[in-house]
Amino acid sequence: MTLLIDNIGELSTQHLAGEASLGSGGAAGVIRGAAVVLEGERIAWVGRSSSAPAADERYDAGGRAVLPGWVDSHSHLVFAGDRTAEFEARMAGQAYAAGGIGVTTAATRAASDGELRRLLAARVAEAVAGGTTYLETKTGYGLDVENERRSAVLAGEVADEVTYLGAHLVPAGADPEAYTELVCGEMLEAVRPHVRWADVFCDRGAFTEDQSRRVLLACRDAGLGLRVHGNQLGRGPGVRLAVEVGAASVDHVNFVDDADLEALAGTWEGWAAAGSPGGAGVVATAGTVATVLPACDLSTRAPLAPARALLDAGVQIAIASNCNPGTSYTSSMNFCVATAVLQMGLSVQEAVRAATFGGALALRRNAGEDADGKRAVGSVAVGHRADLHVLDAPSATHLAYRPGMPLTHAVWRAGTRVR
Ligand SMILES: N=CN[C@@H](CCC(=O)O)C(=O)O
Ligand SMILES: [Zn+2]
Repeated sequence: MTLLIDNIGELSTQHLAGEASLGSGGAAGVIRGAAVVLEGERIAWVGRSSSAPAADERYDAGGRAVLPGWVDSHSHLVFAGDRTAEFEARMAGQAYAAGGIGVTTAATRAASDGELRRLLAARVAEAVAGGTTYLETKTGYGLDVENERRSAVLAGEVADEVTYLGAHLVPAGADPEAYTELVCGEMLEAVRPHVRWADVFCDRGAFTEDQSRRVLLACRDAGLGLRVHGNQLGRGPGVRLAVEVGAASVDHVNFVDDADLEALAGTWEGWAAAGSPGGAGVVATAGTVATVLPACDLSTRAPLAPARALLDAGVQIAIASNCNPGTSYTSSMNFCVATAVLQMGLSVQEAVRAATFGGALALRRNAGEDADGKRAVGSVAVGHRADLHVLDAPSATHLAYRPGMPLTHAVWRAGTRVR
């Protein structure tokens, strides 16, 4: 079955190859008067409406803007309970501290599989309704062998990518060294079959540099890709360590100094962006993505991550929701993108790119073979996964121009209409 989506006012492909031949009409990767043909789960054709091929079915976009679906590369959706009281205390002036994770851990351990499944499904449905079509989520509220394994299994039932975050917090009463050993040993072994990534919260009140390094190296030895929660609560070793171990991304990055910026930028030297001379985002040479989390920064009243300075230094960035009950209880990528434009100094196209292609890059899914299970996401091009987000607006600019408005009009995920 093929579906032609035509009469697209502005198609933001985030794919630079072919841009010149199609006529960008301004911003990179943008086609005006565009059409896309979907064939099953893949994109089969992209171009101008006037030259679109016939298809079995047709959807008239009515002049609306179309983007790749959001790629939310950082969330924590496997949890029970809520932390309203902690949020209220924070709004009254109390600083965020890692210890709140323990409250959610207690509630999560007490929840049945059925209850966690129901909560997870509802959260994923909310994200999809907001235009998210590719989603990473983490363990990290189990913090013992069985609850971390259970979290990974449940996450894998609904998320596209699952990350092991046993090193989220040393549980109350546990010895930090003994717990680190557990995370590197028995817990890793139990979780390993169910995850692709490992992450560490390397920050004050969580894991030290040395403990974080041990966890990351053990997980790398086990064949997992690496991610780091770093430099959220203050200056520290997170960014440096992420670069040292070759992590695919370091997330939060609120407190970075010049040396951190330089280290991150160094990982991108020589990298060929998709469509630029030299190749199509060659995965092997991609560096460490800096993932900024605008909703988290607002909800914790933290200094905003320096997205503008990161981009200007040559670092590839992603924007993600960090949806979790402690620091960022929203999965709205529309909101994150609007905030990145209004508060972080990004252009709309930069923010859209970070929330689509950037997320895909952070998950190493920006390029792929034209085959089931290996399709690229986060950009609109032939052979990529058919993940599309139709806005109820003529341009992506409206995301920031009309913040908070319900602009998600229709969503296709892997070729299936999900909204
Ligand atoms: N910073 C570490 N982890 C989460 C917060 C977890 C929590 O407070 O429950 C984050 O990314 O913000
Ligand atoms: Zn997080």
